[in-house]
Amino acid sequence: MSTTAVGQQNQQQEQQQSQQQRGAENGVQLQLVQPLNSDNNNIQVVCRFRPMNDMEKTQSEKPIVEFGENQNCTIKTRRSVHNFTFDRIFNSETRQEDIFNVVGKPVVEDVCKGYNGTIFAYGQTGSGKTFTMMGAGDSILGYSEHPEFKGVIPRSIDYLFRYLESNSEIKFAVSMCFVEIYMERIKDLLDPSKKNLKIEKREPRGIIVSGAREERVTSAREIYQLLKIGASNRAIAATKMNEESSRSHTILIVMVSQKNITTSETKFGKLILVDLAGSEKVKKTGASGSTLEEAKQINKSLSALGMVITALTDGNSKHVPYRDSKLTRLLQDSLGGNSRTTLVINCSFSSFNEEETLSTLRFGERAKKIKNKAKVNRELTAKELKQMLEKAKEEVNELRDIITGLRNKQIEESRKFDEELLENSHIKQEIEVVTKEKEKLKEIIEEMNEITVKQSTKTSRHRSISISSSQKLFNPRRLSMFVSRSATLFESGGDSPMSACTANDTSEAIFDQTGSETSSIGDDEGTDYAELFEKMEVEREKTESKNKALQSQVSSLTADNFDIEQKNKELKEQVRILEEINKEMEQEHIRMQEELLLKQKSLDSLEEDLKKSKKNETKWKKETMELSEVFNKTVQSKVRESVRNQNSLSGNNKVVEMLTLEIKALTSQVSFFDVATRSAFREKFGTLAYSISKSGVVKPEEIFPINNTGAASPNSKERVFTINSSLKQ
Ligand SMILES: Nc1ncnc2c1ncn2[C@@H]1O[C@H](COP(=O)(O)OP(=O)(O)OP(=O)(O)O)[C@@H](O)[C@H]1O
Repeated sequence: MSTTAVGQQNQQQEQQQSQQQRGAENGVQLQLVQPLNSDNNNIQVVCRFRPMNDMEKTQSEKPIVEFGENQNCTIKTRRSVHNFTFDRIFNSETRQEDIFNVVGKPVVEDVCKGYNGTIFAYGQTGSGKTFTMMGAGDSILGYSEHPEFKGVIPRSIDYLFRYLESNSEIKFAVSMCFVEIYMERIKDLLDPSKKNLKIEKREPRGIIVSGAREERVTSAREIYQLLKIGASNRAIAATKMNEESSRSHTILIVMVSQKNITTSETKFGKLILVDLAGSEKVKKTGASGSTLEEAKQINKSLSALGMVITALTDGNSKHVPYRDSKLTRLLQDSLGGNSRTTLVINCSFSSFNEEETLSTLRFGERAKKIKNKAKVNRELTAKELKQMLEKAKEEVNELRDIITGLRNKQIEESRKFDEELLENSHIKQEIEVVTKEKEKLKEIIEEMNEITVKQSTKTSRHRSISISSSQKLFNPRRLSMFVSRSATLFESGGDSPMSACTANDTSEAIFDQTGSETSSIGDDEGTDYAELFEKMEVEREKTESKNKALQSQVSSLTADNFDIEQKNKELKEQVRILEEINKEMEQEHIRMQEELLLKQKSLDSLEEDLKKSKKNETKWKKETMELSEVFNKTVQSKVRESVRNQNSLSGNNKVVEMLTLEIKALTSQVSFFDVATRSAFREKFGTLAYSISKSGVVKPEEIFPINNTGAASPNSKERVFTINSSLKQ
């Protein structure tokens, strides 16, 4: 912003007026000046075109913008045509006042209702951001004082105080911080020794500049004085494009705390007003040396702003890179957070800047899609806190019951589990016993099998032998031979028919063999092997089926065990989570109790104050009454005196004037009283004023300019009557 003298301002005013005229001549209509819809949670984007500057005019540059009817415009560059629509589009003739009415007013009103509000201006260097935000003013002041050229910031400040003061129901406190982001460092413009401040999130205020000087202010004028101090600490440089280019992002933060005296509701609103540094093409601006370095840093933070907007609007990004620059971190609440935000994009009208204008308009188009989540920053009342505490207590109790239930369930389950384990161990023992029995049986079976195999071999051999022997023996011819030989041998003194047979015939040997084998079988006579074998088979099958049943029992028990263990684990986890929740709730409970205690304390102290003021009130009332008694007597005696002197009251201007002066003096004495006492006082003396007014010399309003006197009330009328009659006496 140039160091303007009033002369320059007048020149600009003239320029603006002639442009307005030309605009009208060209048929360019002023855009609607309806305030923006503040209930909309989308970021509101308005676009403002500045008139062509001297350089653009001397280079015979042409306008590239055509305005449509529905807040849209067409940009016709040398190569292409582009259409854009915004919430509002302002042409170069739009007045500063209209911009404020559309942009500033609704945001300021929102802040007074307890919302956070942000207005920030974006655009290429020299496009009119400072003109829009601060106005065309004195760079020594930092803002414009000229009524015509005042920007959004001074107008918002004026309006804020007007708005707050108009509401007698609220008590408010306003404070402000004024910082700039220069070369990625936050500098306190109210205390330039603080050059690298940090950004923090601290509830209920949200994002704040930690350590920045915060000044309490009670009027717009005080803010202006601080802005003046801040302006003298700002970083500004001349570039080819702008005589006084802002080389930093300037941020004014105004905080408004308010309390409704009727409802005790406490609210907090934060107004952030940002004049961004301009994006620039270093070639065009002719930046070099430190200005070039500044330009790089400016472009870097603006591209971080662009990245944040992309992340917020492309629908794919999970992460929004707010922390990539100081600017985006500071504007975190304003972009996609708890804020009602309006972006003003400033553009040039001329073909000289067509690329930059297109890029600015595209930036605005993307920002339009950002959705914020604005809410009223309200502090809870003691009553609400109490209710919340009660609710939290109930929840804690419910959770406690659940935990106790779960614990009991867990105890029950683990008892069951132990029982089952015990049962399992019995079964295991049984299984062991059965397994041992099985082993034994196996051994027996094997032994028996061996014997059976042996026996069956023998049996089969014996059978074959006996079959062949019997075949031999029972052959009638051989049998008769055998019998006769035996008899002969026996008769000749032989040993036996058997030996005779052995000696003479192979059949004897066979017979012997058969006989001995038969006798060896005869040793085991009485044993029924088949039966034994069958029994064993039955026994084995029984054991096997018992075994199988046991095994299936074991496997089902093992599965059950697993389930129980699993269940037990889950239960333990549930109990752990619930215990954690319980802990958190208990902590919350403690925190709320502490908060409640604090509230209670402040309520107690308020009550104490109230008691004191009531005491004082009674005292004052008494004093007032006494005073009024004395006063009444004096006045009455004076009036009587004048009546006695047979002067008509209406004719005695001097007496009335004197009385009036006395009443005024008394009224001013009681001006520090509270409302009730004052009105009691007025009612009392209003009567008198009424009677004086009857004289036609002085009107009651002149005596009691704030009130209509008590004359209108029946009470007062009665008293007037009394006084009048007492005067007549
Ligand atoms: N709408 C407008 N009507 C008349 N003059 C304007 C308008 N907008 C800007 N100007 C003038 O244009 C010049 C540059 O404007 P300004 O300093 O506001 O730009 P800027 O965007 O803040 O630039 P930078 O980013 O370099 O700080 C100033 O002299 C200003 O008075």
